[in-house]
Amino acid sequence: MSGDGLSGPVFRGRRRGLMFVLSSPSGAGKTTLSKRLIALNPDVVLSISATTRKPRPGEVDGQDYFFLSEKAFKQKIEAGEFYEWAKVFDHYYGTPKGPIEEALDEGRDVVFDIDWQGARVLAEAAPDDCVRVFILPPSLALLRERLTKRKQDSEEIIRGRMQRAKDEIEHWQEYDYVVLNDDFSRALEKMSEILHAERLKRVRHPWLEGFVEELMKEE
Ligand SMILES: Nc1nc2c(ncn2[C@@H]2O[C@H](COP(=O)(O)OP(=O)(O)O)[C@@H](O)[C@H]2O)c(=O)[nH]1
Ligand SMILES: Nc1ncnc2c1ncn2[C@@H]1O[C@H](COP(=O)(O)OP(=O)(O)O)[C@@H](O)[C@H]1O
Repeated sequence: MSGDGLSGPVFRGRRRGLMFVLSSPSGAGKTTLSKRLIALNPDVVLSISATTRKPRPGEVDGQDYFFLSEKAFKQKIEAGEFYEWAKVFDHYYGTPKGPIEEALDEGRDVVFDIDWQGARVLAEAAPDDCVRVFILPPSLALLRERLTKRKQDSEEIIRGRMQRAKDEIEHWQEYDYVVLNDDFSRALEKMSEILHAERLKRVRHPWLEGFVEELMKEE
């Protein structure tokens, strides 16, 4: 994609793709928000993680996750195929490298729906490219209600997710932005605002250096 907002009639330069990293306790709404954000911005790519957890009803392999056996997952760790990986809720989750490097090289933005451990690794590996957003639920009672209403997990699994919610929330200060997902449309609007403002940051427009150099030679 080219330099949105910073492009003009004189020069239109390419910008770097950004890594839009979303974390939240399970059930706060990051999957729904990231899917809607991408529907509104078709040039944005979603990073599809690999996992050893079982697919939920309606989840599609290669679309929601790459569902792998533990053996296959460990082979990919050994082969260095993940940007980062972590154990969450007793299952392995990892971010495959290939498609992301391709997208970023093309200047496309990538959305990651990963936990605080993965967010930390990505931010350390690519501090200039990473934008971290933490999504908070309005209350833990509403978080539980959302997990129950989603009708995807057993009571036991919901209990485990609620137990881990505070561990995830404890990391909220490591994030650049915090979005409270109370009213869904408002939260989505805030996510779009963050994305669009971040796209305009000077560091994402390396072409500006040459442009300003030329500009200064005028007259
Ligand atoms: N580190 C890391 N975490 C991931 C990855 N994919 C998913 N997760 C996290 O694993 C947790 C569980 O995901 P999931 O089982 O789909 O449940 P969800 O919380 O309802 O989305 C969530 O906190 C996700 O953000 C990944 O590739 N890396
Ligand atoms: N602002 C909101 N108000 C009410 N329900 C919501 C809101 N945002 C998401 N949900 C619902 O809560 C449930 C959990 O959302 P989901 O995106 O699966 O969360 P996560 O990916 O963080 O686990 C889903 O059924 C979703 O439709």
